[in-house]
Amino acid sequence: CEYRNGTLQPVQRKMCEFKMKHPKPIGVLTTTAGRPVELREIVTLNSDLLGNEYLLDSMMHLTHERVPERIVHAKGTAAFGYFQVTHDISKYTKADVFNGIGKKTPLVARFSTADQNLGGPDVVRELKGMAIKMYTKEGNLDFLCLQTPVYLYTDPLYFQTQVHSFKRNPATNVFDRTVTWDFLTTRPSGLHAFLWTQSDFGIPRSYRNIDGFPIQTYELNNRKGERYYVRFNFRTEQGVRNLTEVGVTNASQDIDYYTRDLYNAIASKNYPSWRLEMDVMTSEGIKHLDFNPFDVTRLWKNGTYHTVQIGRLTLNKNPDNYFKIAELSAFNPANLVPGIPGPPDTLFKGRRLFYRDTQNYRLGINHNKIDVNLPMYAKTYVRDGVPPVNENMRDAPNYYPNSHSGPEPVVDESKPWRHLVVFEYNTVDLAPPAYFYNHVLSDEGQRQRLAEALAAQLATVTQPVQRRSLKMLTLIDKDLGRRVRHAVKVATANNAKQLRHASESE
Ligand code: HEM
Repeated sequence: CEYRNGTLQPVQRKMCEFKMKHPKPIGVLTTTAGRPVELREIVTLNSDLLGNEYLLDSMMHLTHERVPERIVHAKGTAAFGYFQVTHDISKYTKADVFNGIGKKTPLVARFSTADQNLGGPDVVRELKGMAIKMYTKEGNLDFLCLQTPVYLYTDPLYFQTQVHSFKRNPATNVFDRTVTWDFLTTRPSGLHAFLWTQSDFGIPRSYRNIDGFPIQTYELNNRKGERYYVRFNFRTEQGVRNLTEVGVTNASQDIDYYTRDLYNAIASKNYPSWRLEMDVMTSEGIKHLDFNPFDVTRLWKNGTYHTVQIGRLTLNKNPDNYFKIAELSAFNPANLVPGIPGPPDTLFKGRRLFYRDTQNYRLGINHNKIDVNLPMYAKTYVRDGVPPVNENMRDAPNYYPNSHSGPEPVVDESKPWRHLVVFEYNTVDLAPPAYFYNHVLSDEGQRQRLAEALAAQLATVTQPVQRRSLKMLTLIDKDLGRRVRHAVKVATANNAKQLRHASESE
């Protein structure tokens, strides 16, 4: 194999590596039922096709190779690693995974773009996902993070509309920004998160260079039954870095830019890592705020919380099979552990329902029995269904309660008996996006690039939607409105010039 000359990236060496590990063929070729394949079966010309078991077996498997792609976050890549506790947070949560300095927990992570289909390009200005599944002693703990610390709306019903309006137009199968902006301006709570994605933060240098935010406010319980409310943040130790204009042009030549980067980094032992911290409020503290701390469309105000370090996440192993790990993984924010009952708001209640539902459709009712999703320990009364069923609990009782030694529930006396009920509202506050524009974006270059990115979209939408969008951006901030209005004029003139060129050259 030739790669030793140093010209191939790790991601390009896989076939050589296999050959080096196995200089001779790894065994006899068989059908899926295990029968050896005879040499004459590998050619079908001038033969009895239907009598060729190898042809039927391999072709009929190919035509069934795909499971449905994810409705969102379809294009992604995965890696294994571990989480290690660095600080004692037993004051806040009794969760075993976060207690005991030095404790290591294995995990799988999946990074994704949000709106692209399977096989779509990595370098697109949009949300990026960073989903983490920790295999803890108390069950799987999944964190589904985005690179933005805010989300688009608080009502789970809007998810259906948002997904449709951000993805392809059903008539043309082309992304249609009239639809996106029509939704954004009629449900403007989404504008804050949208500004994040249309700014430099929307095109990171790599998946290694993003922070990961589960965004939602989680309840935590300690051993005394006390409640705390926290926002978790995975902070990249590679630094938050975004692509410059030249970087974008170069990177977008490679459809798998982020996927390749992550694979190459891990294969070269340049292991990426993230610090996990949490912003904390007490159950008393949240009563005295002048904003809703469960509202995912806004950041917590400075001075209302304190930040606590938890540990460090490191990714140190590439999967040896993409489909088995990245495609078959099922991350669900409802996968929580004792001591982390999770977010109490309506958005989370919706998420509890719909991840499970889509994964039942995508992977089947036994998706938690697929290797990558298998918890360290599970004993249940559920049985059967579309495979895998694994041991299917063998001869254990399949009904509960029973007097025949089936698994029993635990008693947790420290579980709080009080529940917080979050009353929510539909009003929209434009102060958070204004704060983003004026304070999170730290220089004029960033503000101008945001304006140009928004204008590139708005130059392609219908006039009424464009007018409403410019009005809304001006309401957020006059300077933002002015800049985008000007950039739309420039972009529209450029688009018209290009159209003229195209028709002249026909
Ligand atoms: C704070 C808000 C949210 C965050 C941080 C978030 C994050 C994510 C991430 C990272 C993924 C990709 C998971 C993977 O790699 O497999 C994902 C997928 C998905 N999300 Fe969300 N999401 C949010 C809100 C919602 C809401 C409100 C809904 C619906 C009510 C929803 C439904 C879905 C669905 C259906 C998938 C596809 C899951 C699959 O096919 O396995 N998400 N989300």
